[in-house]
Amino acid sequence: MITKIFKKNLPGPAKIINGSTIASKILEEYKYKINKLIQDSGTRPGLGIIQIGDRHDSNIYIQKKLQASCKIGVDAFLFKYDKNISKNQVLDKIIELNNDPKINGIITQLPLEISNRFDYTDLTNLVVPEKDVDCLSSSCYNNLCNHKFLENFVPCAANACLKILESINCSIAGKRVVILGSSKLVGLPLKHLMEFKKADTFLCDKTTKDLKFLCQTADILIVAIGCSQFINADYIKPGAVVIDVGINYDETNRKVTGDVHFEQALQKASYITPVPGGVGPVTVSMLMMNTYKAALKHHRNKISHG
Ligand SMILES: Nc1nc(=O)c2c([nH]1)NC[C@@H]1CN(c3ccc(C(=O)N[C@@H](CCC(=O)O)C(=O)O)cc3)C=[N+]21
Repeated sequence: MITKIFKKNLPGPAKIINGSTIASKILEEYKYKINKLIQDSGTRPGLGIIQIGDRHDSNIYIQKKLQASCKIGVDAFLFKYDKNISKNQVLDKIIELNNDPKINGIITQLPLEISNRFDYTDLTNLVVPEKDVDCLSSSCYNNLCNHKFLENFVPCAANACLKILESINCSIAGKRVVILGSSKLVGLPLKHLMEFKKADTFLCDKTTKDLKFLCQTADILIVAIGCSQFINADYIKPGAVVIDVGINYDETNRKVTGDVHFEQALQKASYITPVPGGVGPVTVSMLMMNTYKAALKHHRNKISHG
């Protein structure tokens, strides 16, 4: 009897959100739009990717970005440097890409393998705002903090979380959103986006006091801390929407896991994103969207300036 009542209170099993399907649809949409832009302008959108070092995970993500670009008609160029490259050489490359009309978007794949030889923000800040498709420069980030979304791009991984919520018709206004991990790529921008959408937003990390209790209050729990299966059933409010942005590589059994213990969360949440096949592919599709938007803007400016 007791187990019956207990089971009644559990909403699980949760619906699994298929990020690959969401991403495929978005890529189809932009493939179509890019085709039209190519017909109108005679040029393809161009994306420059800067990589320093040879991290295994970065290699995989960059491969995904190159594949998506190829699939939808974006010309992507990878500039891969040895980890001992001088700062000035990379700065020069960014200046060159800033001035190259074939390049519409520039990203520096983080983390850079520069072991504190210099400050990576000197690189990300050099990217001109109209090509900053990752929104990593401080000027773009400041715009985001001031809710000036029209002036620049929305960071890809944070935008992917919004797209995923949209795909399940999850309203955000008035909801309690708890975001774990305050990185520049995900947590920080997402906090501002959620506040803009009138969510009751908490940004925290592993060191936050009463973290478990705070997570238990979340209608929407977004986890991006890079700590394999850190979030177990105890952290999840029954019926919550759980978005797992974490990707952790286990070198020994070569498996990829998220920051959420998937099987446990499945029994408690109403919706959950898997890893792999969740936020990752949608993030890549958002980069393609931003690159298209940059190219479209470039084309329109060219027309209006003769
Ligand atoms: N400047 C910058 N911009 C980024 O957008 C950026 C970055 N730095 N640094 C690292 C993160 C991570 N990231 C991912 C991209 C694709 C997948 C992806 O497609 N993952 C697949 C496959 C994973 C696998 O097979 O290992 C999946 O989750 O299904 C994941 C993660 C972009 N990032």
